[in-house]
Order: sequence, then structure tokens, then C-alpha cells
Amino acid sequence: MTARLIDGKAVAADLRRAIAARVATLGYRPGLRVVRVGEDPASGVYVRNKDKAAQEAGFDSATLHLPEATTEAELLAVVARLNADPAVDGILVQLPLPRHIRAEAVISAVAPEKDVDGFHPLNAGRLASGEPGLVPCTPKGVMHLLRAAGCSLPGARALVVGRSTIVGRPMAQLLLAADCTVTIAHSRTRDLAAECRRAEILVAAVGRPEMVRGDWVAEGATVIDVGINRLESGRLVGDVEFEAACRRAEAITPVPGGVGPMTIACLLENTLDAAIARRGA
Ligand SMILES: NC(=O)C1=CN([C@@H]2O[C@H](COP(=O)(O)OP(=O)(O)OC[C@H]3O[C@@H](n4cnc5c(N)ncnc54)[C@H](OP(=O)(O)O)[C@@H]3O)[C@@H](O)[C@H]2O)C=CC1
Ligand SMILES: Nc1nc(=O)c2c([nH]1)NC[C@@H]1CN(c3ccc(C(=O)N[C@@H](CCC(=O)O)C(=O)O)cc3)C=[N+]21
Repeated sequence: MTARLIDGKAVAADLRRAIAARVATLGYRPGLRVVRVGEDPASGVYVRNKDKAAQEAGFDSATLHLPEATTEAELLAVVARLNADPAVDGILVQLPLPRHIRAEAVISAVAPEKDVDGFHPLNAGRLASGEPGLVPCTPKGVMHLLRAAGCSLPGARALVVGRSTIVGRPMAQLLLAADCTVTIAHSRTRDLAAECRRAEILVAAVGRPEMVRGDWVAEGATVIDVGINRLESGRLVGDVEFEAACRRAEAITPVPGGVGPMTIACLLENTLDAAIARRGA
């Protein structure tokens, strides 16, 4: 068997088109502000892609680029100003932050109704309690992809490898909310290969190039590869051994062109939702 490719680029383009059509019916432009501190090189690419997508969809989008030496108090003051700005519907503070700034303090300072990353503890708690709120973009994008791929979720055995607050945990919550039977694996999991082999839906969010081997994939599984790892050669690879996994999976996401583009489309979706919640449709 050779797996069907789940085309994140195409699904994301459809979603962005639908968002743009909705934005065009509003009497205002939803406002998005991305705050970037210092020079993390990976963040540069992401912030540029996001800005371009937001502009194209008709958002009022801007990036505030602060120097590496910005203090935590200065960053908190910027967040407070954006919280108070009525033209701003969504605030995203790009991670990672420089080491002298406590990321948790900054994340908790973003007004929950403008927290389009869905990282604020109030939104994380809402997700865990099954209440409506802003949901982290990457796992939200994965749910769009599973649905677009026609994957049947209720009762399915889903494995999430990784338990970070930005990907793994919210991913598990969303799969649970969709009635999957969810297992979460992490660095202390005893037999990861055996856990993977049981999974009908396998989501890898580890950050280790091709760590999930092709022969760990169950025949007919749906494989979602969240990992984005740049090798020394410059090549981008996921957390799954792609070629080998394709011989066993029924459907799989590529890297690049899988989950990454969905993250950006869902950031726009969250910003539109936040705008409508604050200002109406
Ligand atoms: N496509 C996209 O839009 C996005 C992609 N990413 C990518 O997703 C990947 C994960 O990101 P993120 O969640 O932030 O990463 P983190 O480093 O925060 O978390 C990694 C998780 O993987 C677990 N892990 C590490 N080693 C192993 C192992 N040997 N076996 C099993 N589990 C292990 C860790 O376990 P433990 O908790 O025990 O340490 C941890 O829970 C990265 O490649 C990142 O670049 C991230 C965000 C967006
Ligand atoms: N506050 C915050 N929120 C985030 O959502 C956030 C963050 N910080 N820090 C970094 C990670 C990473 N991330 C990506 C988003 C899109 C692509 C993306 O568009 N990828 C494309 C292109 C990849 C490439 O060519 O480099 C693809 O996979 O096809 C990648 C990575 C969001 N993150």
C-alpha cells in the first residue's frame, strides 16, 4: 500500500479563502498583532508567512519586532497596550522568548479574549473542561486535516506522541472531544513502538527528526506529522520516517506542506472568531 497524501497546503488555502470571504462581509478589518522579541531565525520565516497570509485575507496585521535586550517588564507593557487597544482583536507573542523573559508570565498577561494562540491558562482550562474558547492553532489545524481526509474519529484509537502545552496536550484534548480513545506518549513512555503500532490515528509532535520509524506505523493508520526539523543539509523533515511510513499508512501528512500551513490558517480563523466575539459579525 502507498499512503494517500493529506495536502495541508491545499486545505489551508481553502480555509484562508473562506476566511477572506467572511472578512469581506465585516464592516471592519480584524486586527492581529504579532510580537517578536530578538532574532530566533526560525521565527523570522513563520512571522513573514503569517503576515502575508493575514494581509491577503484582509486583516489589519502588523508585527512588532522588539530588540533581544527587551526586559520582561517592557514586554508586559507592550502586551498591556495591545490588550487595551480596541483595534486589536488578536495578540500572538512569538515563542521561544529570550531566556531572561518568563514565557508563562507573558502568556498569562495576554487578555484571554485576544489570545489567538490559545495558550493562556484560562483557554487551556476551557479546552480541558470542554467549554468553548480559543484553541491552539496547530492542534486545531490537525483536526481540520483529519476531517478533510475523511478520517472517522468516534471510538478510534489515537496516539499523540508529545505532551507540550502548545501541541501535544491540546491535541489530545481535541481528539478526546471528538470521541477518540486517546493515549499520550512522551519521553518516559516505556515501549513507544508498541504504543504506535496500536494507533489508528498517530500524531507525532516530538521535535526529533524521523524518530517514529516506518515499521511502528499500523497498516491502514492515519499519520499526522507535526514535527518540523531542519537537518544540517538544510532539508526539512518531520518526526516520522516518511518514505517507510507511506508503505503502511492509509493517509499521511508531508513535511513541509502538511500541518505547518494549517497553523497559519487557524491563526487567521482564531483572529476572525475573536473579532466577531468582541465586535460582532
Ligand atoms: N507544524 C507546526 O505548525 C508546528 C510544529 N511544531 C513542531 O512540532 C514538534 C514538537 O514541538 P513542541 O511540542 O513545541 O516540542 P517540545 O520540545 O515542547 O515537546 C516535545 C515532546 O516530545 C516528547 N519527547 C521527546 N523525546 C521523546 C522520545 N524520545 N520519545 C517520546 N517522546 C519524546 C517530550 O516528552 P517530555 O514531556 O517527557 O519531555 C515532549 O512532551 C517540533 O518539531 C516543532 O518544531 C511546533 C509548533 C507548530
Ligand atoms: N506563539 C507562537 N505560536 C505559534 O504557533 C508558533 C510559535 N509561537 N513559535 C514557533 C512555532 C512554529 N510554528 C510554525 C508555523 C507555521 C509553519 C509553516 O508554515 N510551515 C510550512 C513551511 C516550512 C518552511 O518552509 O520552513 C510547512 O510546514 O509547509 C511552521 C511552523 C508556529 N509556532
